[in-house]
Amino acid sequence: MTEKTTAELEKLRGLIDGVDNQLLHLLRKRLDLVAQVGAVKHAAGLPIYAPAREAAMLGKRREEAQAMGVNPQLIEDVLRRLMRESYLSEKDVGFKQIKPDLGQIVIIGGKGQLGRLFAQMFSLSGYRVQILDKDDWQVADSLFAGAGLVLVTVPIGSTCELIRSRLGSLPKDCVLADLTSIKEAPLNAMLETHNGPVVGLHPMFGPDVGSLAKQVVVVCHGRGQTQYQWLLEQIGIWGARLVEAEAVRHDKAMQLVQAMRHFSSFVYGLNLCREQADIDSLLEFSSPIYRLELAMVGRLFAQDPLLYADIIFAQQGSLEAIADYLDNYREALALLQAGDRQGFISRFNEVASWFGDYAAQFQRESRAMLQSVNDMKTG
Ligand SMILES: C=C(O[C@@H]1C=C(C(=O)O)C=C[C@H]1O)C(=O)O
Repeated sequence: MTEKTTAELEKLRGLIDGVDNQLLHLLRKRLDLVAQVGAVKHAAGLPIYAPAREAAMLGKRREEAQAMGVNPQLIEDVLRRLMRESYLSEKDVGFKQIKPDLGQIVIIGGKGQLGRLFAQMFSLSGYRVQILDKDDWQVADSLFAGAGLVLVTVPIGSTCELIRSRLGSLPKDCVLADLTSIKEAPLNAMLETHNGPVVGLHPMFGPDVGSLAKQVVVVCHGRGQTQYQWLLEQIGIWGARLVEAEAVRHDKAMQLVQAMRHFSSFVYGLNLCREQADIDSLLEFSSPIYRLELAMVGRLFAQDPLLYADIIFAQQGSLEAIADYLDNYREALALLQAGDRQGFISRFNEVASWFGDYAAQFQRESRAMLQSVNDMKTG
C-alpha cells in the first residue's frame, strides 16, 4: 500500500468510527425511550410487543430508506434486531397481572428448565409461585390447598402417571394445566383426574428463549375455559401467540415436527460420529447452509438426552412416521444405486410442485438466516 492510500484509508476509517460512535449514542437514546414506553405500557397493563405498531414503523422506515438510497432490507434488519432488544427489557419492569386474586401457582417439575422459565414469568407478573419437585411430595397437600393453578411440567414418560396418582384432590376451582409436548394422553389424564378447569399447553420453544414475544404456545382446550381464560390472556401479555388445536391433530403434527425431525438429526449426528468425521475440516469447508445444518444437529447434543428420548419415544405414531421416512430414504437410495438420474429429477419435481409457493418462501427466509450465519464468521 502506498503512503497516500494508507493516509486516505486512515482518514476515512476515522470518520466511520465517528459515525459508529454516533450510532451507539443513538442506540442508547433509543433503548432509553423504549424503557419509557415499557414503563407506560406496564402501568396501563399493555404487553410490550405491539405487532401493528411494528408493521407500521417498518413500512415507514422502509419507504424513507428507499427515498434515501438505503436498502430497505438493511433498516428492517437493524430495526428487527433492536425490537428484539426491546422485548428483553420488559423483564426489568415485569408484566401486568391478569388475575391478581388467584391463589398460589404450584409448578410441578418447576426445577426443570421450562418449569423455571414459567416460574420466572409468573413471578414477574406478580403471582406467588411454589415449586414442587420430586422430593417435595410430603408438602404437596398444603401447597395444593391454596392453589389457583397447578402446572405440570415433568418428563412425558411420568406425566400421566403423576397426574392420575397425585392430582385427584385439587381444590375444585383450581386450574390444572400441563406443558407436555404431546397433548392427547395428558389432557385425558387431567380430565379424568380433576373435575375442575383443565387446559393442555405446549410451548413451541426451548427454555433458552430470552423473551416470549412472538413465540407460539399451542392450546388444547379441556373444560371450563372461562375459568382459565386469564391464563391464556396472561401468556398473551408475555407476547406469545396462542394457537388453538385439537389434541389429536397436534400430536399428529408433532410426529413430524418433533419426533421425526429430532430423530433424523440424531441419526445425522450418529453418522458423523461413527464416520469419525473431522468437525474442524467440515467447518472449514462448510457452505453457510451446511454450517447452519451442522449447528442444528450439533445443538441437539448440547442438550439433555432424556428430553429427546422422551419426545421421540412418546407416541407410537412417531415410530410409523420415522419408518416411513426410512422407506423413502431407501427408495431414493435405490435410484442412486441404479444410476437413475432421471428418476431422481422426476421425484425432485414432484416434491417441488407439492411444496408450491412455500419453496420460494422458504428460500427467502433461509437467505436471511444464511446471511447472518455468514456475518457471524470471524477471521
Ligand atoms: C417500543 C415499543 O414497544 C415494542 C418495541 C418496539 C420498538 O423497539 O420499536 C416497537 C413496538 C413494540 O413491539 C412501542 O410500542 O413503541
